[in-house]
Amino acid sequence: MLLGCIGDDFTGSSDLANTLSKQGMRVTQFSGVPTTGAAPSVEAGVVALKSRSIPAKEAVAQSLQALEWLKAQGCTQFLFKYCSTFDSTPEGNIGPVAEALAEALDARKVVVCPAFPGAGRTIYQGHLFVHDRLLNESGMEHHPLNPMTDADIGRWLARQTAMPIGHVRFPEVRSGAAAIAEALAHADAKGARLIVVDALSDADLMEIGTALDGATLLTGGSGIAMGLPANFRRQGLLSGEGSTWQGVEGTCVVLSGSCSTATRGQVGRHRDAGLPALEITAEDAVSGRLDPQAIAGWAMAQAGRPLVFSSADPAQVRAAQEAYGREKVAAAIEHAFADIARALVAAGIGRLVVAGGETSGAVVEGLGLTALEIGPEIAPGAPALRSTPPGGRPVALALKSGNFGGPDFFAEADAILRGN
Ligand SMILES: Nc1ncnc2c1ncn2[C@@H]1O[C@H](COP(=O)(O)OP(=O)(O)O)[C@@H](O)[C@H]1O
Ligand SMILES: O=C(O)[C@@H](O)C(=O)COP(=O)(O)O
Repeated sequence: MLLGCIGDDFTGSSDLANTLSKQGMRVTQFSGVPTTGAAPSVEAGVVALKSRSIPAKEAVAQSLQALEWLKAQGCTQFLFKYCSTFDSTPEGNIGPVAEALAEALDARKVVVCPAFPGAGRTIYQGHLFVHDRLLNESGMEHHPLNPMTDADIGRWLARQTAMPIGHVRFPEVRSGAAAIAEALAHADAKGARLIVVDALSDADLMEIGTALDGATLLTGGSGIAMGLPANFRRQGLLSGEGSTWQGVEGTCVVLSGSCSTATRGQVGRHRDAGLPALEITAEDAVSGRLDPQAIAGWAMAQAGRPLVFSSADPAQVRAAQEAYGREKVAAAIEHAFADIARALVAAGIGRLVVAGGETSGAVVEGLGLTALEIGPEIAPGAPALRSTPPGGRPVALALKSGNFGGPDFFAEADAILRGN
């Protein structure tokens, strides 16, 4: 294994795996830190953690454990993947994890670059934009777990870590790899350890990638990985073999625990089309009144592509959090989706589309999936996946980040997961 990646959630990890796979690396996504070694054919390994919204100390411990495993697989370069909307709270976990990895690897000039231009996330003057809005006006200020109320990445990061923070500005980035390398060295000489780097386009990210050839540690969204496979290819280290992913026939069910704007649009499109849909309310989940077996039974009996969703608008989410507490509602709903997914797999489901990063993490962990094979791209940042639950049949999956995908994502995912 050449490149060792640590993802702070499951959809984000599949987004990264997709980027690396599209750039020609053989990638496997692991759920949690594996207990055995990786296959020798794996060129990039993505260890998907569910560490985005847990206490910072635990996120650091899990990330360091993942780092040790990746080091043992022979990796020479390490990437910490977080959300392109920099999802975190003033306590963490991006700063504490980046700091701990930098210390463990004795890494300097650690780039911080959540840009993902393909999904509208760009960084200019150190500020993160989602399309034409600053992050804190993009809808992310209403996120159920990590409301993003500041678009200044360096300032947000400085709340999370005492490690000195620097900035490489857009004019240097646009001047290309050599200028970027020089600007990073300059920031390093001034004592910066974590360095926010502006980026507006994929071309910028390719140049940043070239500048990072040989860098021990980098951090960012999936975009920061775009230029890395070319570095390994130049050194003759890639096999050039493609993916062997295959689709799966059978029933397709969509589970949506994401309350993000794009997902709510997808849920709306599904319902407007008159397709079967069943809502789980926060109250149902917290009260323990839900019957996962019955919900799975309902889904299996539907024609079409049934949807089970808890996706709700910001006012409903706020009301539920005020009534029961943020963590309690989130845990109850995630738990419910994991139980429903288990019942669906036991009933012989073929394809599962999951919307929401935390929700996807809960489902993948609930199903006991340890390694996911990366298939074709469904939408930017969302690849088809395939895995076999312990003792079960193969399942094709899509793990969709809340804000990814167009309005018809559920239908598009269903078709691609079938192998069409
Ligand atoms: N109706 C709801 N009320 C409150 N919280 C909810 C509701 N539905 C889902 N949640 C919680 O909101 C969080 C959404 O996060 P996530 O699944 O990562 O979605 P996204 O990818 O959009 O961020 C989850 O923890 C989920 O359990
Ligand atoms: O970088 C991104 O935007 C995604 O890869 C990602 O991490 C999404 O997280 P969720 O929105 O919580 O699914």
